[in-house]
Amino acid sequence: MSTEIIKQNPFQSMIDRFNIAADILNLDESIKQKLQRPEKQIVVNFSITLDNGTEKNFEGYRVIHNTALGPSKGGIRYDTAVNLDEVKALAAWMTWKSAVTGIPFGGAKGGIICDPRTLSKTELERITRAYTKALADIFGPEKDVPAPDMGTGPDEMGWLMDEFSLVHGKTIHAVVTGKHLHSGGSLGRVEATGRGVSIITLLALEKLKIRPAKSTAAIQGFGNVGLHSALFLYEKGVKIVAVSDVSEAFYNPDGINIPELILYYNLNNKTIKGYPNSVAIKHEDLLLLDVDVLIPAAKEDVITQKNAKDIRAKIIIEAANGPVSSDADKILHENSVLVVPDILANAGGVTVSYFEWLQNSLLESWRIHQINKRLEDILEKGFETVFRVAAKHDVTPRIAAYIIALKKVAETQSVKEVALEAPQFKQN
Ligand SMILES: NC(=O)C1=CN([C@@H]2O[C@H](COP(=O)(O)OP(=O)(O)OC[C@H]3O[C@@H](n4cnc5c(N)ncnc54)[C@H](O)[C@@H]3O)[C@@H](O)[C@H]2O)C=CC1
Ligand SMILES: O=C(O)CCC(=O)C(=O)O
Repeated sequence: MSTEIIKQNPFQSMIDRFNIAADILNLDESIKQKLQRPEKQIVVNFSITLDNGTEKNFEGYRVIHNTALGPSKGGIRYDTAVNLDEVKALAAWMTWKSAVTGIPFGGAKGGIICDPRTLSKTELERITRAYTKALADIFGPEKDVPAPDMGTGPDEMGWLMDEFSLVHGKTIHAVVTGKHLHSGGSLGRVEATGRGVSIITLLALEKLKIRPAKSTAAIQGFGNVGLHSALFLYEKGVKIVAVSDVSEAFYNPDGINIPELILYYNLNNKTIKGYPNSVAIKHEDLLLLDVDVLIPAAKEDVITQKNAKDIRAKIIIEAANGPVSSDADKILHENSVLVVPDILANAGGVTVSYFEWLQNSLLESWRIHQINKRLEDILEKGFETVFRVAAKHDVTPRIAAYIIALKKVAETQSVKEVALEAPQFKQN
């Protein structure tokens, strides 16, 4: 019999945590059912002409999980592993993330099954425009507002904004966030998720009374989130001893010079492969290093029942969405590993996306220090609230974050439903 543990479904991980928090809140069964399921799941198929002249079909998704707190918000992922269950989980996490941080948005997520590394820029543009056209009735500044996620960035968001504007016959900046500045983007959005991760990491270190300048960290993933998390923590004196991307993982006990690594990455087609000043290690071993902070910043389910017992980090900051599966939660808790959950730890991105959406809607342009200060205030407040609720209910920070989010969304959803059911009186 195989001893291989089956990879946990990220949607199931979301539901497992949801159920624990819902039971503590004593949530009504009907509202529980409603909040577990997405409001809408859309599958689109479209084809584009590749650069070599052939036609290729692509499948894409957009899942709107919940809109009780506001227009749905969430990134679009380009990856070969994209599937509906993954997008459903990511969409629900967006709902809880906005609720925990007090951002007036609901949750959504999208994705296209493709490998962006093998597609040219013009092919990516055609894919993005075709996907946008197929979803032109779903997106909208007051309806559903996409943003970047794995495999996408300001280019894709700019094309989406342009295509949506073409369909609607006018320029509509606020339909998407994470755009280039010249397309109506906000200062600070590119680095916002990593900045948020660093703010949360420093707060977690403080909780365990570890001085940043005496601490060590390992970071999995060196894309938008991993790179900026590494840079900001390096600037605060944290010694980053290991980093990885999909091509390579490496270790340097004396600490990696992150600005130098970023220079190397930019000169080498956005990969860290072959960086000289360190020792190559196995990808999976990065997660098991004896460090103060482990920052998974790549993808879901990298810490599971299989390796959780071997984790030696004191703190895990979930920079990625869903890097720890629910079957690993108990093991980590029993081993006193402090896990700061994704729906708080990586909320810096959606927070500055909210600022971008506000600036677009108000035709304003904010200064960077104003943006960073507001971001810091929101995340500090989120962190304090999560840890206060965790202490009150004697639960992990993750379950505390779910309690806060579910309570807020359930209350708003219930009020809306009562209003819908109320008899309509005719006015004279
Ligand atoms: N971009 C954003 O603003 C936000 C992203 N996130 C989450 O953060 C995570 C990363 O997203 P981005 O940085 O935007 O994506 P990205 O596409 O910019 O970077 C992903 C990185 O992960 C690496 N990677 C992939 N598989 C790996 C593996 N097996 N081992 C090691 N590294 C691996 C890639 O090589 C790349 O360096 C995702 O879970 C995403 O949902 C969360 C909040 C906001
Ligand atoms: O910036 C946003 O609106 C959403 C970013 C995102 O997809 C996420 O937080 O997972």
